[in-house]
Amino acid sequence: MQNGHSRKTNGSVRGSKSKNNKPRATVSELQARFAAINTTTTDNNSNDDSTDTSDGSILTPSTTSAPSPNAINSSSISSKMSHGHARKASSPMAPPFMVSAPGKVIVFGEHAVVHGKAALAAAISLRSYLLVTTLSKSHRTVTLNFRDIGLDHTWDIDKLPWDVFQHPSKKKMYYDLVTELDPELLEAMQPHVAAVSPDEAEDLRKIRQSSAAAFLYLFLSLGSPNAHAAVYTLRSTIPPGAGLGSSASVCVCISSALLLQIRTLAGPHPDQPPQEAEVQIERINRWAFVGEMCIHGNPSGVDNTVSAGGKAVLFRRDDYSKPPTVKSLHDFPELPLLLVNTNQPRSTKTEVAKVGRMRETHSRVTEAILNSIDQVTLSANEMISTMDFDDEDDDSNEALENFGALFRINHGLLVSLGVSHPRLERIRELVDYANIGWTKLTGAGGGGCAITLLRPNASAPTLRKLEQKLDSENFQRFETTLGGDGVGVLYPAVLRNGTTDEEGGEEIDQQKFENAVGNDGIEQLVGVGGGVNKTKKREGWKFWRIGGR
Ligand SMILES: Nc1ncnc2c1ncn2[C@@H]1O[C@H](COP(=O)(O)OP(=O)(O)OP(=O)(O)O)[C@@H](O)[C@H]1O
Ligand SMILES: C[C@@](O)(CCO)CC(=O)[O-]
Repeated sequence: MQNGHSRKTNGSVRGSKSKNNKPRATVSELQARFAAINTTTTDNNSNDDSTDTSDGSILTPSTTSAPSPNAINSSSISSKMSHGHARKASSPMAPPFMVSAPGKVIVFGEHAVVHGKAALAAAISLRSYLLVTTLSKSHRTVTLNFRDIGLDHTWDIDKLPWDVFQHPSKKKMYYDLVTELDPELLEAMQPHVAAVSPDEAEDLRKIRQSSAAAFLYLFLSLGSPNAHAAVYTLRSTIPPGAGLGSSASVCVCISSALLLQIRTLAGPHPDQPPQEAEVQIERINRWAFVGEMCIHGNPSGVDNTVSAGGKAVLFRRDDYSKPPTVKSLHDFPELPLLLVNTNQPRSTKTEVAKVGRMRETHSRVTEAILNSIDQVTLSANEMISTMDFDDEDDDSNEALENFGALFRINHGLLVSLGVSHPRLERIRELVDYANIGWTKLTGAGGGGCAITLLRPNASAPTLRKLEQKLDSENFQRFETTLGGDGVGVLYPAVLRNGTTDEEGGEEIDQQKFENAVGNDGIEQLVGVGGGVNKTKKREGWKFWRIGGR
């Protein structure tokens, strides 16, 4: 591990000083820089146009009517050039910026979705946050500082296998659809991945190395040898390896940060045409899927799709060489859900491989189970589009009973696939005894989380008793809301917190971000809205929104 680099940056935002004499960003100044992000880039068949900027800035000349500092710079450059005194104008260093992406719950269809069936999934309010700090030109390093998994590793940019990744037969464009990992690229990357935590116990080493591999594959595919030195600091409020799409949200963060750095994303901004926003989400999603392949082996892509686009979707991928079919579910109901973590670690890769093996040994039986799960998902989708879940009359209670039965059936089918766990069965047993709702595992199973759809008439004392029981048996309960925003950007990493333009805002530096305590600390510092009852949007964050929602 090379940790001797200085994490000091000259990319800090300028502005007024706060009471404690810390620099404060003047928001108009920063937003002028941000205007440049809101630029539609052209598919010019190169990823390199941006990575050789002299300053590490992700700014591009703005095509919006508002003049940006870069627009001014470029005109002054051309006037100097015309006088024969060509001298590169020094533009400001990219300020630290942050991206964030949500986790997800699969409401119906996990595992079956890997084999071409439908799945219904929704974003949750737990999220990952990635702070990108560009280092000055004198540095030639890229550092991953992924706090939750204790990953702190630095690579020398000039020693990475660019020659292999940049070879014309291998080079990928930022808009390409990559549906499988290239073994030669993996091989070239391998020694650099193996250098991550080589002396740790195998479990932890695997966790760190798979995240590092996801980052490196994307960094080498999207970047260039001229890439700017930077530190990528990640923190997440999603428990890792618990079925809540932690890996996908990390991959969406990495993909969006790198695509922003090479200036290939337009927006997000409030007036962005929905179709344009969709293209940006799709670009992020495609590369996040590549990252997921590095972590999972054989992902369906549902997790990264929900994490990138947010809200809720009906998803199917029957041909892996093509993009999946994704239908946004605009009217996804606010279901009363209880989300419980078994605290039983497991790996999605292992669970997916288990079902793959069963499909080989008991092909007809397994196919029948997967088809039944498909039918459950499609029935649920039909019910969602026709039912009024908010109507409290008896009919809708009956409808909810029918909907709840689909949870029970889906769980039973997953048990048959061999992906439950005694701890998951214990949650189901406790909920069934309390007669309080319908439970299924969510995500890959083998441990991880269960979701319970609560009966509307479940009494508060019964619910409290159940919660106590779960707590006493070391289960972890989560409060979350479904159907929130997908990937978002805070550029620069300054929160306004109600301050005026002149007062500037609160700059989120690496130290503050690292030191935030627990999920509450992270959400208070940078949260895009937080969990239940914290729906107020934080100023500064912007999201690409499908359908302009
Ligand atoms: N906070 C995090 N920081 C860095 N890497 C993470 C983080 N959370 C997850 N990962 C990466 O993702 C891997 C866990 O992915 P896995 O798919 O097994 O779980 P999951 O995504 O939480 O579950 P599911 O795919 O069932 O929703 C870890 O081994 C690690 O490589
Ligand atoms: C088990 C699985 O279906 C869901 C993991 O969240 C795997 C996948 O879709 O990639």
